[in-house]
Amino acid sequence: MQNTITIRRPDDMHLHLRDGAMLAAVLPETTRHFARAIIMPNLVPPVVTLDDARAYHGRIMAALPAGADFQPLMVLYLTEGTDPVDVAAAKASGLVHAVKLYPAGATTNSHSGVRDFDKVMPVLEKMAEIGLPLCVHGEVTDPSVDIFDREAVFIDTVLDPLRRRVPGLRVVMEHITTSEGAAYAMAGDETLAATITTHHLIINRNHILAGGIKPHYYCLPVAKRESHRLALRRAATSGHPRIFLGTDSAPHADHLKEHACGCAGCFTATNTMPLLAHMFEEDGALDRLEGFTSVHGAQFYGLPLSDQTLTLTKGDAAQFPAKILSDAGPVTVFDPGFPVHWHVSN
Ligand SMILES: NC(=O)N[C@@H](CC(=O)O)C(=O)O
Ligand SMILES: [Zn+2]
Ligand SMILES: [Zn+2]
Repeated sequence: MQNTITIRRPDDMHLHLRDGAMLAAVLPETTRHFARAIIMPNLVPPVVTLDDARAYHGRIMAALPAGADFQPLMVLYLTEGTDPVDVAAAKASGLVHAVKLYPAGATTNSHSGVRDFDKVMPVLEKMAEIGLPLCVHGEVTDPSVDIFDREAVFIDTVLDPLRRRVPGLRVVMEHITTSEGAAYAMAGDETLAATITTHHLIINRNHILAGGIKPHYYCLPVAKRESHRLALRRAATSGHPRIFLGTDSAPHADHLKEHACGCAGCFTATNTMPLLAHMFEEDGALDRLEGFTSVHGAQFYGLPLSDQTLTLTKGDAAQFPAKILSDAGPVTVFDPGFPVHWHVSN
């Protein structure tokens, strides 16, 4: 039995750091283990322009814990007013690594997102030309479509037509949650990739709804039935070169989660790496953990692989903090519901 594993320092290719007091509280949870992260731009107001991204990058760097070696990979939030010239300048700056598509109304702080794709065609064409990836929150917002079907319907009615309309556009399907999402991503060519979160590899919809409603398991896209979780596990552990980790660690203060209209998001930055080691071991795929967390994402984004390492060791059951405290309120750390014996040892 293998009790220790050393991998290249991982990258989190989908992370919400927020701003202000929340940023200060959650940033160390990521920098402790991760070399880099793709930083989601859904602040209020959103990170739309290169200037916005520069300013947010500055606030993240100013909030870094002493001695942390961490590179935030900035992302622009696509609006119907986004200027292709600014997007090209953003890519040339070296600071911005992607543009994020939120269908308007699909998720937290997505009201400035896209309603009419015709309006963003010039930006998408420019991105295809310069090789800047589009990160996609892939759910339709049509209220008549069942929430559990919104990802699969998005792939058929929005994503696939969009990729045909803009050939060469590099796309990351963010936080896939279905067997349809996994199958579409894995069958794609070198312009298509997908991220998978830690929590979607662990929970299905029963965890949210059976035996009492569990607001800390509610996120978007919402977890689906067990067969989908198993398809995600197979995709994550498959070694496919364009399937990689994006935790979608999304902190909300507890009073906003434990609420009559609770916010969507699971906070997994603290324990993601031990949880992934647990799952990859369970699936007999520990040798593929490094690809998923530290290689495939960097390669898709054209980044050098980290030359630092992270070592995980198996021992006594790990004690994760139940909550991270912030001046914006406590944030509950994702509870996998089973004991985890892997620890990050350096
Ligand atoms: N995933 C979530 O449930 N929430 C994210 C937004 C997102 O990634 O869709 C957030 O910003 O809170
Ligand atoms: Zn999303
Ligand atoms: Zn997200």
